[in-house]
Amino acid sequence: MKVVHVAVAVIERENGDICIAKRADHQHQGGLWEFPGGKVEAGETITQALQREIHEELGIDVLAHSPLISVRYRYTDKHVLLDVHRIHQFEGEPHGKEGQPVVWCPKSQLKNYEFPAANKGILNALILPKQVAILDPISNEQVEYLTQSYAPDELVIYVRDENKSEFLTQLSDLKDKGYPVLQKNDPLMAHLTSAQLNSLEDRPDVIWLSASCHNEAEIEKANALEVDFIFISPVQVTPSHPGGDVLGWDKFQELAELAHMPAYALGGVDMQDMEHALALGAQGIAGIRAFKAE
Ligand SMILES: Nc1nc2c([nH]c(=O)n2[C@@H]2O[C@H](COP(=O)(O)OP(=O)(O)OP(=O)(O)O)[C@@H](O)[C@H]2O)c(=O)[nH]1
Ligand SMILES: [Mg+2]
Repeated sequence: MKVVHVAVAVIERENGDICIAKRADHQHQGGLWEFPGGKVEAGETITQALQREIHEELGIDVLAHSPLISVRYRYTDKHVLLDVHRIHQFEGEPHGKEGQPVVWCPKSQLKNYEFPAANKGILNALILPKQVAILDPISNEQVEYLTQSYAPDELVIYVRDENKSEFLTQLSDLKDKGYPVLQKNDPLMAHLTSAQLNSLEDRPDVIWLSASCHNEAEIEKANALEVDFIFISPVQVTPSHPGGDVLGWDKFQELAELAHMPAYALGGVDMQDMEHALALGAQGIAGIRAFKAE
């Protein structure tokens, strides 16, 4: 089936509210809410498509945008590539130029609206931070460094260290302060190793589920289980595995696009790679060394 390339705009106003519109009943996925946008025409750049569609649908001018997430999604009747961009700057007041209802919605309320299935990853991309610090091993020094360097909404803390029992007080402290703490087999926010991911038939019953992926097959599996976010690794050579096979950034981008959910770049990446990773559609970067005090 031909893939329909779609330019999608997440328009954010100063107070953080997001602009959503209701799709007309006769349209594909009709009656559901959407982020405004439409098909990229032949010969158009993504910027041109965003500007044209948003002007046609909402009557506003897009002035600045940056990539949020790309999602390839196969509906039974249509294959789409949603190229989703955050609009930081625009001129005019959005209104439904095609008669469609348009509302400003606080981020925390988006979950109360019904969107097409492909949008789940977009909603998670809007909530998740750019940084995932992997604690392996966990130490008091690193926990202190992280809490001093990042606010609770800027960081997911993934405790990969299996010998964490002496740190349980520090971990519950972190949670009390509002930091999301990801652990293997946690009832709220659980992580799956790729081996666990491969062996599962159904999604475990947790609020947030993440997984480690290294190839297409694992990403398809994460899509099938509706995992909320993934780590794609190894992107680059790491000092601990200098001779190993790595994906490289091109392959990372291809895999991230195949993933329905936000993807963090992991393995041989540090904070200096952030801009590059974001430009390729990454949610951000995950790492051990990148989140340690020098
Ligand atoms: N604009 C938009 N399209 C989405 C979203 N989610 C999603 O799956 N899609 C799918 O992307 C495809 C293209 O979007 P569209 O119907 O807005 O395209 P368009 O503005 O050119 O519309 P038209 O063909 O009705 O003139 C549709 O199949 C739609 O179901 C979303 O959040 N926003
Ligand atoms: Mg449209």
